[in-house]
Amino acid sequence: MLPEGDPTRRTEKVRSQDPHEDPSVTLFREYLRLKTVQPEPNYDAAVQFLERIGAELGLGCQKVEVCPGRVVPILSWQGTDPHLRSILLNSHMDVVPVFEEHWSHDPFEAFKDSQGNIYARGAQDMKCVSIQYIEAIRRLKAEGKCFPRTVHMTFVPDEEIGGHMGMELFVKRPEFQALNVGFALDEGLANPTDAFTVFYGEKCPWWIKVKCEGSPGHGSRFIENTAAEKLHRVITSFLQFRDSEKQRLKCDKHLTLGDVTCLNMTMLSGGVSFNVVPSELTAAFDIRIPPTVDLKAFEAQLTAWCQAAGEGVTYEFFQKAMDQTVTSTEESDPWWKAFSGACRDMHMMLKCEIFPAATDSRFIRAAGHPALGFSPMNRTPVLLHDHNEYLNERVFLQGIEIYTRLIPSLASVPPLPAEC
Ligand SMILES: CSCC[C@H](NC(C)=O)C(=O)O
Ligand SMILES: [Zn+2]
Ligand SMILES: [Zn+2]
Repeated sequence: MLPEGDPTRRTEKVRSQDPHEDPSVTLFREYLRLKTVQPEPNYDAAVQFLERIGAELGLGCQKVEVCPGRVVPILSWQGTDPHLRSILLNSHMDVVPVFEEHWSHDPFEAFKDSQGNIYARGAQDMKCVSIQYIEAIRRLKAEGKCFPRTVHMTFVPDEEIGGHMGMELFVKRPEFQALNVGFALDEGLANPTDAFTVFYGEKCPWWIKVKCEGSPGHGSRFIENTAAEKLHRVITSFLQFRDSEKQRLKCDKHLTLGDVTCLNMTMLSGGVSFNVVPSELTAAFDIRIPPTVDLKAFEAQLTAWCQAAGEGVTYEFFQKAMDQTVTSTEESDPWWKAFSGACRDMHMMLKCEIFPAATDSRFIRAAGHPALGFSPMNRTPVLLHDHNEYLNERVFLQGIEIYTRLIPSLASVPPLPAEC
């Protein structure tokens, strides 16, 4: 029996499942079976699991309750120069709900087929990354390695519902300040080609409801100035803009979804009866704006479209991200140099993009820390939030190898001028 704290020691429960399976894969499948599924995630199970691993690896372990029932476990590997800024490896514990009838296997069984594809909710988004961080650190520790900078792994709740009771609160806590973060990694997306996608920024999500007020009356008459006529104008302006952005993306092969403004009408409401012309109708829009767009000018455009639709057309924000910080991908940047240099040494092809949706990286960047979104899954279809989400075990294991090179490189970035 190996002693407690020895990084090669694994619990009996994990080891006994399949003697032919790589133990890292077995651990991944164990984590996938924990039902941290929204809207009622079993975070206790995940926190216990992560604490157990922290103890196995001899890592420092703390828990920060950011609000009732929302705990962030932090596993820390102290560097040889703990005064230097640290490396933050972040992942979220929760996963999105499933439509079980559309799955070929139970999404919480982590079934592995004959080709090594592991089917489970969270296989790509993003329990793979959590275990890859852990297993890379396990291997580095087992080899007796240590690095100047401290490495922290944080496992946050509620990313899938916007992070408002997770990372958004956590970055404001003194415990987060005490981590003294220099650089962070968080989630990215799979890439179906040989390349790996790296996200250096995100679009700003704007969620707005446009309310159109108009004259009511009997449904059999030509009422003047109706809410529906105004809503029609609003929808036409918004969707014409949508179409132009869609065309711009289609016509320029250098552009990705992260480079254009995406807009969708996602909800419609109003009306009480077939024969009553309503005095109010509402449309909700999900708008995602790239960091290169002037937000003030864009809002002025929205206002103009609403004004042009007629009297009594107003809008209200339900989400309005304003931080357009991007992380440097210049060779002169020490963090990017360390990240891209390690990737180059592994002959990895990188594609740098703007993330088309919103992740917890936006809170990390807004708090002033450089962050890259990176989930090391190439030759893999993008299946996050989809039915039959899976990850191949060889791709999963390759991701551990990648982190075993990335972590040393990042945790060995020489002291920056501000740190001397
Ligand atoms: C704006 S809070 C919601 C966050 C969610 N994130 C993802 C990755 O789907 C989204 O972009 O809709
Ligand atoms: Zn995610
Ligand atoms: Zn997600």
